[in-house]
Amino acid sequence: MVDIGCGSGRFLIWLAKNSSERRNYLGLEIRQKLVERSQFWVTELRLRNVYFMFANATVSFNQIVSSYPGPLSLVSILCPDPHFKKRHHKRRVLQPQLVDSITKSLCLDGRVLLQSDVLEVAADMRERFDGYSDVFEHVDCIDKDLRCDNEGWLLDNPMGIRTEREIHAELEGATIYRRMYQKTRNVRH
Ligand SMILES: C[S@@+](CC[C@H](N)C(=O)[O-])C[C@H]1O[C@@H](n2cnc3c(N)ncnc32)[C@H](O)[C@@H]1O
Repeated sequence: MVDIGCGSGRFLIWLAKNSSERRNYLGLEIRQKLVERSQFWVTELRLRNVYFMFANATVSFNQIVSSYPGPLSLVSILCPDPHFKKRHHKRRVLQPQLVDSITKSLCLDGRVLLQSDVLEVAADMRERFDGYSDVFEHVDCIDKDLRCDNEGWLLDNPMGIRTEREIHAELEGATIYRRMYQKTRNVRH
């Protein structure tokens, strides 16, 4: 699984630590200091199934993921930087080329988890994946345990582990808007 903009690495380290599956975890982060700190924790905890990489995921995701020999089963983008001003929207991590790369790289039945504490940012990411309705279905159509509110946002955190930003936002009383998609059909070329 790949976590894009993994920040402190909390989420992936906990997932990797609790994992009983044979799954590898990769965190992509554009701030080198955060990557170094996350890797420090990985070494301290002697985790062998998680790795943090200094990268601009928007441009390098495809190249990084295509060099991995196993299937890509999950991609998460959790509380990305909002870049509120319209003229700064192009700085948001989830750009059309990244949506395209994720869509192509995921294995069949692979999932994408999106979340933000900023409704507008969550809605922007949602719109981008809703545009691939020939490839993805939202998980509430597939897994009846994953329920949504009336607006189609997941009611619970499907991973059971919170990110640092998520904890901070929830402590401030914010709502977290989440969507999770499953790739149910292959991309037509
Ligand atoms: C608001 S933080 C959220 C971090 C973490 N996902 C969380 O929820 O706690 C967004 C993170 O995305 C990183 N980021 C922004 N643009 C990126 C890019 N193009 N590639 C990789 N990481 C990026 C930032 O450096 C920052 O650490």
